[in-house]
Amino acid sequence: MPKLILASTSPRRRDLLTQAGYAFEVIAPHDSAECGICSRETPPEMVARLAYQKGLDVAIRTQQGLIVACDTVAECCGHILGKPKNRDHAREMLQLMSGREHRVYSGLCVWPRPGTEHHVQVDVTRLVMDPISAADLEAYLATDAWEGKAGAFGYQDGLDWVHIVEGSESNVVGLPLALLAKMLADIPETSF
Ligand SMILES: Cc1cn([C@H]2C[C@H](O)[C@@H](COP(=O)(O)OP(=O)(O)OP(=O)(O)O)O2)c(=O)[nH]c1=O
Repeated sequence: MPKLILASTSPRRRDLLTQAGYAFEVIAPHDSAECGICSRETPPEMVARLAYQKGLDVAIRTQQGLIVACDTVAECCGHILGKPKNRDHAREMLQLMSGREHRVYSGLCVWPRPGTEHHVQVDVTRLVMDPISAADLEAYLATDAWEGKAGAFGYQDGLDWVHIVEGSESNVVGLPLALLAKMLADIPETSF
């Protein structure tokens, strides 16, 4: 059975994979793997490309194993919301999503090495955010819990103002587990 390798620096992805019962090791992709902006790309196209780039970055350094790489963004009113650069940026994102529906997309790349064939799929979850008062918004920003999270919120942090309308929770938190299980099952030489 090939060894599972999580190509990620994300503590959320590590936690989700552990909770799902997988044994794995972690190899971090270089920061440069998460780069490139194309204004014509849709959110699913973007997360698929970035997941592939992260998978490739680790695949070229890995002789054996089954690499899993992922990228997550939120989208609201046509704006792609990645990880906020600072508190002001986080405020802007949350103000945009306040009182509106948004979507979270994760691209997942599964790459059995030493092969060159890889598989990329995208999951989407629809969410709605209650209108957030200025006081609640500032209180949340002060916690710094938004740092390093696409869309500037952590669904896993037990927020009572963001709700899933349709789709997977693990996809929101950064690793779509049902999609991962399906993709692994579709790879004939693996039996996870
Ligand atoms: C929407 C949302 C995202 N997130 C996180 C998951 C990801 O870590 C992050 C999205 O950023 P990504 O760029 O997908 O991932 P990353 O840079 O954190 O890690 P790596 O590229 O090394 O794998 O946002 C949450 O933790 N909770 C949420 O509710």
